[in-house]
Amino acid sequence: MSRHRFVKTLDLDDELEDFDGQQDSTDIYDPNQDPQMRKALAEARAFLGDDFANMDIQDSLWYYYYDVEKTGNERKRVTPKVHLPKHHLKLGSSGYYAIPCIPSLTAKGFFMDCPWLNVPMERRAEILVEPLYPRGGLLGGSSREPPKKSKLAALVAARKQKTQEAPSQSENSALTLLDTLTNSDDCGGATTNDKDKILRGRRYPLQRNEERTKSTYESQVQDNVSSSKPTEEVQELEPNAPVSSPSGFASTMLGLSSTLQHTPPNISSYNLFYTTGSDMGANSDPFSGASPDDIIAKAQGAAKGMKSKTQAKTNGQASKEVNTVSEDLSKTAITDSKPPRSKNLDVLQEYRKSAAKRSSNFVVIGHVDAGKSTLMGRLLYDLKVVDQRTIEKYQREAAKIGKSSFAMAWVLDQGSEEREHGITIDIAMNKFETDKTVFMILDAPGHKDFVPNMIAGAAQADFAILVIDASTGSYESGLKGQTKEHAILVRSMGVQRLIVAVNKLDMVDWSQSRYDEITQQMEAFLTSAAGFQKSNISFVPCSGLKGDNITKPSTDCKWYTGPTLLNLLEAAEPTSQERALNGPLRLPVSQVFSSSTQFPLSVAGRITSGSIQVADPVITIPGGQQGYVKGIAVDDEPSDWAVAGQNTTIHLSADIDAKLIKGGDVLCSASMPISLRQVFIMKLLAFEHIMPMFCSIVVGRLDASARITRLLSILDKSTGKVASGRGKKPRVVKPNEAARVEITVDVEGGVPIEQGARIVLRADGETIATGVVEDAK
Ligand SMILES: Nc1nc2c(ncn2[C@@H]2O[C@H](COP(=O)(O)OP(=O)(O)OP(=O)(O)O)[C@@H](O)[C@H]2O)c(=O)[nH]1
Repeated sequence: MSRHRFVKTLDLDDELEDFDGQQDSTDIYDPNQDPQMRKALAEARAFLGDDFANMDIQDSLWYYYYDVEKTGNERKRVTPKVHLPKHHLKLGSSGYYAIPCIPSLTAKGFFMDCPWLNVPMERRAEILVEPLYPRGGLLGGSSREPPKKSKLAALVAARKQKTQEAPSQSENSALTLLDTLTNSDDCGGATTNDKDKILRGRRYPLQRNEERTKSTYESQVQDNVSSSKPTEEVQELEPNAPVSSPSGFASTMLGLSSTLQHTPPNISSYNLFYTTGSDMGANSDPFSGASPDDIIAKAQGAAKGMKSKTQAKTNGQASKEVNTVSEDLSKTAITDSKPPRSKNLDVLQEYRKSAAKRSSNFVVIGHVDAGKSTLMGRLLYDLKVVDQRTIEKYQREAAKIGKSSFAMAWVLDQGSEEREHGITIDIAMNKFETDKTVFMILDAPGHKDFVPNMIAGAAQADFAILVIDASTGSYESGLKGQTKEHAILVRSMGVQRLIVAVNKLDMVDWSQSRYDEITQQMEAFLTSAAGFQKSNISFVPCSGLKGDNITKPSTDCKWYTGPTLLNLLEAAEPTSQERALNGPLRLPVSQVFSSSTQFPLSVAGRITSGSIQVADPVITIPGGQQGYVKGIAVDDEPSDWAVAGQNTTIHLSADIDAKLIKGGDVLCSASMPISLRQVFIMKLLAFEHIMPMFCSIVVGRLDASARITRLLSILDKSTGKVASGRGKKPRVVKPNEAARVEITVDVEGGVPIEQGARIVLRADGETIATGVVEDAK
């Protein structure tokens, strides 16, 4: 077995079991204890004779992964033959042969025949810099090696890069495609009614008329630096906005030319930490405009009903600036002729007495090829969201490329790579309604390379469907793969309800004993290791391909008389919705766009807390812009009000500047805006070793630099309490452990974050943990 193979078959859990973050004396490699090394040494010795020291040969064998031939050639070529008397080779304390000091092997001797500055290649050393953070894949990946990309992941990455290289073209085509999908008469053959229901092929995250920017804070800063020379385009923007001068140091660091100091700004630097935005502008002067603190102070002051003049007196200079900003903004803003009159509705009462359908998002998870997309395709087909003609078309097209069994999955898998390879890559969003509820399906990829996409889906879900392939051998390999990993992940993201679809039972002749075996094992795992409550888990035996127990009871599965998958979906009341209804308005913005001339600024997203009605005053955080609601649409239908849990579009008044609001902002009630937090405590599930370290936090569209500043405790995953043993004040959190940690955000002024927010921690391009905010100070 080669060393590579040896490394690959390590059981990471076992290896990590005793790791306490300190160097273990048994970690020191002893070549004489390694049978493979002993065997290779004997072979190399036979090849080389007695001219070489064991240590040299062992070094070379290690370097060449025990390749005796390469070792022999290298020794003969590089090492000067030194005849050592045998008694010079003594075993050192580590069992390694101690090599005597030979003059010709000193550095001076080694380079004696080399001309200065012209050292031959074979004598040059290679210096490898260790990565700053432990690398590796999610759950079970090696922490010592960078994650290996599958061919498919490499292909996707290459295509993505290609698309990014030609942004304007791809953006235009994506937008055209989007328009076609949402407006076109040809809705995949669906009837006119169905067209409204389906949101076909919609990808997460979706932006309409937002200009894409680079996805990380760093790249945005780079863009700003590189584009920081004033251009005519910049000068046209916001001529009246005030400018604060950058310090000499900052000017030097960011390369701001002196002329820029007089250049009007177009955007607050405050928004730089968002992953995507509507428009970063050609030139974002990071020193322009009021500071975030000022903006928040102004917003909170205004919320308490304080007049700006009083504020100026109490808050001094900072507030003066805020007032100037707001005056300037009001001068430049196109004011709406007349705000609509509020109907002063008791929105919660309206909601309860209305026939308004509940909104529910669910994520579909499970091991690769468990049948997730097929199951959802079947659900949409049975509910007549997709018609027979479309399925037949998919069947013909799938048959052409020899993948006819995937026709139903194509309803969800719209990408060409997905269809070509028969797997889901990105989250696919589709909508359907029943009598009581509007459901949003978030179909997650099962392949381990696309776990981050799956996490993005889980972050928005009220509950999850875990699909298990019951066929012989597949259930077992799924357990070793993503079945358990996905279940733990969604739980760590705060998902409490789980429907387990025991799928492909048609392949085991609807065996009841197989179903019982799977349900018993899964229930034990889900209630212990994953931390679900038994009452929140339901099981259903089904076949997505044949349509048994999806919307109608199976005729083949005679022993099951329980609810169908659809019945279970309707019964899955979003657990947190009732609580969220009474909170203050929070709408994390996922899209900013212009709906029409009547509504030139609209934002869309899912209300996570509170309620809203037309004419309500609102504020954007962190932008701190105040305005009012001109109109509301819930699930694309006009409405006078909206409540927590609903996917909503809010049409905003012209007081709010479209340039200063972007995906990741939070739209709040003007009287109770969300606070900005610098430090918070979160409960997380670790995928890598976690210790005090730099990382970034991702909350929806927000991506901010942060640090894990304290490890508070290791938690028992089943009880959520501090684990016994090394539970208190741990020095390291191992992969797959749950822990409570303190996070400090490295963004001046903090970020809009509250208790219950679902967070992903990333470092070095990897997801290192996910979790939920417990307490924000
Ligand atoms: N016999 C049988 N085959 C099924 C069933 N459900 C899915 N399949 C087949 O399983 C294969 C994989 O189905 P998909 O729906 O693509 O699986 P998936 O879980 O969405 O795959 P990823 O999203 O890539 O993880 C396809 O060939 C399907 O036809 C089922 O209930 N019975």
